[in-house]
Amino acid sequence: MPLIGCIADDFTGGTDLANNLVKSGFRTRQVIGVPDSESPNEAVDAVVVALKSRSIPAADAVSQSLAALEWLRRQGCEKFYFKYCSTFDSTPAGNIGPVAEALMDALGVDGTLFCPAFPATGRTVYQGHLFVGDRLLNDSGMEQHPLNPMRDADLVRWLGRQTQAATGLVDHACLSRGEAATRERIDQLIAEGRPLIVTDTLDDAQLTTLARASAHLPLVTGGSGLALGLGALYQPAVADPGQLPPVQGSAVILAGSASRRTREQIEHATTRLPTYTLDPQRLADAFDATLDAVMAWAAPQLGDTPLLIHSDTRPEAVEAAQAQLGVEAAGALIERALATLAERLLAQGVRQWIVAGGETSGAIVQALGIAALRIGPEIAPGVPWTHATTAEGDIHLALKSGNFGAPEMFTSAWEIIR
Ligand SMILES: Nc1ncnc2c1ncn2[C@@H]1O[C@H](COP(=O)(O)OP(=O)(O)O)[C@@H](O)[C@H]1O
Ligand SMILES: O=C(O)[C@@H](O)C(=O)COP(=O)(O)O
Repeated sequence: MPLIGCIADDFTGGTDLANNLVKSGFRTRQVIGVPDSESPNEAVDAVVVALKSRSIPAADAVSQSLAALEWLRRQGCEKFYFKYCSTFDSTPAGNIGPVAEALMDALGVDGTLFCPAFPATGRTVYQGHLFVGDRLLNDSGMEQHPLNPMRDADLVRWLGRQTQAATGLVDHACLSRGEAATRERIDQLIAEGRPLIVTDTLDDAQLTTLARASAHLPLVTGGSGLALGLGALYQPAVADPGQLPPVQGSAVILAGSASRRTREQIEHATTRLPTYTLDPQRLADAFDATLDAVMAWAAPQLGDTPLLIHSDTRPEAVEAAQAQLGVEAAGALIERALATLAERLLAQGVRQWIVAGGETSGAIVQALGIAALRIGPEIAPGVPWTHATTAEGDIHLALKSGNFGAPEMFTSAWEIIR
């Protein structure tokens, strides 16, 4: 079995992928950013390098991803997996297409798959169109995403706008004919000069078909779902996430995600947990004073009952902040606010964390100075509890992708680690 090297374009995506790899039996190590040194000598089957490269300029995403690839090759990886969002978060400028093409060039491969599907969370692909539950992607709430509004569910067309090379599709009818027919179709598309192959997927069985049919490709790309198929392909020795080492300390939820599901989770938690809503306008006018006010509110309440601190992500609030500050600056301001609060809360003894949103998680994990994550028990498909070490001590941390988890997750997740 080859050692699998994975590059995730955000940190929630990294834990999502690591979680599915562990579920599939792979002993998995997740590192944050490209490490300065080589991996410790421990027996693993898969390594995930989590980057924050989803919403940065395409050229930077390419160079970070190539650096991750080189590091993974030095660790002995032979099969590679580029992980992006199951809702294909990107813009016409990238970064999914440019990064995939650069990885293909660096590996000298002539074709790869694009498989964002994750049926357990309702992400399926039919005739190249991405669905979230029963809605097309462009009608799922993702069309209002603050950084990468997804306004086209046709992935063949969307990916085609990001890349030089031609795109193709392995459709549902082909997949239903099984592994050999699917492999033949993949090879035929590559031979025809259509190396960027979007795949339909309706269920987990088709993820297995895809994993088997693409076993000969050194590089695959997708959401985390395909990792479930890789388990059936390689049948690794069983990895048991087991219980994480216990950690004592107070609990906080930090949410910068503007996703529809996170808004539902906030709504559910607001009536049950002490809650603070960050106003982007106030942050723009008086950043330090606003954070001081949040800390003055939080400090006396820290304890076993989690506190919820979240950005105001009602569509009208996002629109107003972006109109005042610009799209990138508004996002960066809120990320900086939550990251600074995380540092201050860590110093006050917070040791149990849920963070919602991929970009938000990137900012917070970097602020907490975390180098690696150990994957623990699953809260919901795509969301594991993890264990990490910071300069202040060990913590439990769940990085929650925007649209993952049940509406009551912010109040129910804690039972799993306590
Ligand atoms: N009110 C707001 N106005 C503008 N941007 C916001 C607002 N609230 C949050 N954001 C930004 O939106 C982005 C959300 O992305 P992310 O954290 O990946 O979560 P998700 O993808 O689930 O929405 C972050 O950059 C965050 O700082
Ligand atoms: O694949 C997924 O959906 C997630 O792993 C993911 O990347 C989600 O990103 P955010 O919604 O930005 O948290």
